[in-house]
Amino acid sequence: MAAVYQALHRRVSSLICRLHSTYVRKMRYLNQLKEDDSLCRQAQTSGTFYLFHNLSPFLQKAGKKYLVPQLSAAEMKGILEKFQEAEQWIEKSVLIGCSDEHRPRFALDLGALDKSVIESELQGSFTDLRKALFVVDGEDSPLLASAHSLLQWHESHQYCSRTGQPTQKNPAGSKRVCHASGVTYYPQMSPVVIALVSDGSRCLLARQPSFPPGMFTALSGFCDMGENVEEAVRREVAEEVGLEVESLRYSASQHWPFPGSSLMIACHALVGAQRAEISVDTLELEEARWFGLEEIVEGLKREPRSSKRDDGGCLPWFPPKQAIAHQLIQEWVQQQTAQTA
Ligand SMILES: NC(=O)C1=CN([C@@H]2O[C@H](COP(=O)(O)OP(=O)(O)OC[C@H]3O[C@@H](n4cnc5c(N)ncnc54)[C@H](OP(=O)(O)O)[C@@H]3O)[C@@H](O)[C@H]2O)C=CC1
Ligand SMILES: [Mg+2]
Repeated sequence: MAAVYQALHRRVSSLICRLHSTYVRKMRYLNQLKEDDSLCRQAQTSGTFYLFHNLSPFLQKAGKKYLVPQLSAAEMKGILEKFQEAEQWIEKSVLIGCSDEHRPRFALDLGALDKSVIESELQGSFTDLRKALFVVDGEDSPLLASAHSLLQWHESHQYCSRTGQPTQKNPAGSKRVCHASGVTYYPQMSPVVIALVSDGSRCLLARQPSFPPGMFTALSGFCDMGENVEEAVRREVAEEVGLEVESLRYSASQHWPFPGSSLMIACHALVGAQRAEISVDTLELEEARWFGLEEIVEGLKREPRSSKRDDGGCLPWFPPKQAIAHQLIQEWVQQQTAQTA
């Protein structure tokens, strides 16, 4: 009776599964890979691999474009055989997604191997993530960012903070376990709020001393323990520019790989036009000021290269489209344009 029931259950599950969308089937498959170690090990033999070297992704130049190559398991083996211990290296990979056809994608950091050998073999170069994110195709940059963050998390969680003993990653890299204490560690992100403050007709942008010359962006800050998004925005705006937020509206969110792994939560914040006098926290910011619509529209057209003035200074320019700050600024422009039309 039990066997009949199980067979029926399997048949119903497979029928339901066939009815699911490509997306649902893909997410269920990825979840299975995280939970089932032997399935994941098997997937490593048919998957594709993105390479990193000390957290810098491997890119190939094709004309003016930069491609992020995916190596097959066989190609990986070919490269790793040059260094021996091929099997051991594949085990260090982390699962970062899969194609619609369920071909798993892994990322692997070969930081301990000679970089120049891999670069000449594969005809490309390991490129700093900050540069890579802005030169690759739109759909590749979030993938590189999440792979980088996951690899970085594994690198910095090699030991259990309770026992000091080494931790072991599961094949998918979705967690690490200390077998001495039984503690399981999961990859973490830090929530960060980013707010484009407006007084109704102007928006406020700021720069930190470490920014490239001329770059201004929206105010941002890490959430404190126990804070919600509204509280974090109100506090950061008060701390950094001395203004009180009257209302805020959520816009979107984005994973951001700097400095570790952050979840950027982007909002539009409104302050009263009568109480819009800025007092800048100079420990955190080099400058913060109001921008009118025209100046923002001009700044959006400018690139870092075209921002240099004859006197050596820089005209303002804003983060590129891959950064959520850019989206906030674009939305503000649209809203202002619609209001003034
Ligand atoms: N994608 C985008 O469009 C944008 C992204 N960002 C990102 O937002 C992040 C936060 O912005 P920022 O204004 O600098 O933040 P904050 O205003 O919170 O100031 C940064 C300081 O906060 C301290 N801090 C508190 N918690 C953390 C934590 N979990 N990790 C690291 N530092 C922490 C550090 O101080 P100390 O070093 O003294 O300990 C750090 O220097 C930045 O990493 C930046 O890359 C910012 C703007 C645009
Ligand atoms: Mg800040």
